[in-house]
Amino acid sequence: MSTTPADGPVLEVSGLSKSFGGNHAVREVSFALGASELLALIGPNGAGKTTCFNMLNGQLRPDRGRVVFCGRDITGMRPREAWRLGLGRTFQITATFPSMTVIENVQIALISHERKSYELFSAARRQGRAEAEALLDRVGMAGAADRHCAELAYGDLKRLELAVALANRPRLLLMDEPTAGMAPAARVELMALAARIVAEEGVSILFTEHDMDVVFRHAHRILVLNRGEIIAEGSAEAIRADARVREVYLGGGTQEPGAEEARPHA
Ligand SMILES: Nc1ncnc2c1ncn2[C@@H]1O[C@H](COP(=O)(O)OP(=O)(O)OP(=O)(O)O)[C@@H](O)[C@H]1O
Repeated sequence: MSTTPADGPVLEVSGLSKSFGGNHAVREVSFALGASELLALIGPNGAGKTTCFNMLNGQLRPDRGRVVFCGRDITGMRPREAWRLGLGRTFQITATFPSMTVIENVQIALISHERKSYELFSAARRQGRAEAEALLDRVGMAGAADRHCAELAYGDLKRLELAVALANRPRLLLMDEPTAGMAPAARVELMALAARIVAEEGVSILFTEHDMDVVFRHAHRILVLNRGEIIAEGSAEAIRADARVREVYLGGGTQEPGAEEARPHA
């Protein structure tokens, strides 16, 4: 795990802005994320969540603004370099090697973290086994170590993906709609696991999510984006009660976000 200056925020974002032609996808977004914090970034379709994530991990260069990670300015740094510093990301579509076993996927990630060559994989296979097993145990997948990824249920693939991301000893993990495509019970389970990892391993997580039950149940704090701007920030209670948030989600209705009708996505 990379080091953070004592007591400093893990992530500090200031004035982040991005336009596509005349479309202001993200405008003057500023926020900070502390150590061991589980922060949700929510907002309706097209609010700018993905654009924001893409600027945080270097996939997109901001027009303006700064991204400081563990005290270091990483604005415009390439994703691979940010990843090396401990800023990991998981995507909506799982990215594992289907022809390999569960444990081989984690071993590959460990080898990559240690900057060993893939050609050394067969030699490293034995060496990294114990560490990979420990990571699989962490995500409740120890019993599936030697199964092929192609055989796994979707929820198990998401757990494996988390183990792969943790192999890089991230300080911060960006999770892009981690529970998309999962059944409601599996969603809650996956985010409960993420919350445990945050609490027990000091990893911070910033996630986007359309399922308000998941957000309200697990996020320590919530940021609400609308049309590229942060319109509210606070606890689940504060966000539920926020008039602007209700207006955005419900067009001025009185129902709070989190009710079935409030979900911007089906
Ligand atoms: N590469 C791009 N080129 C042009 N416009 C883009 C591009 N990426 C995003 N946009 C636009 O920027 C705005 C923000 O999009 P973004 O994907 O960041 O929103 P989002 O909150 O992630 O939405 P969703 O919840 O649907 O994934 C939208 O109006 C979108 O059409």
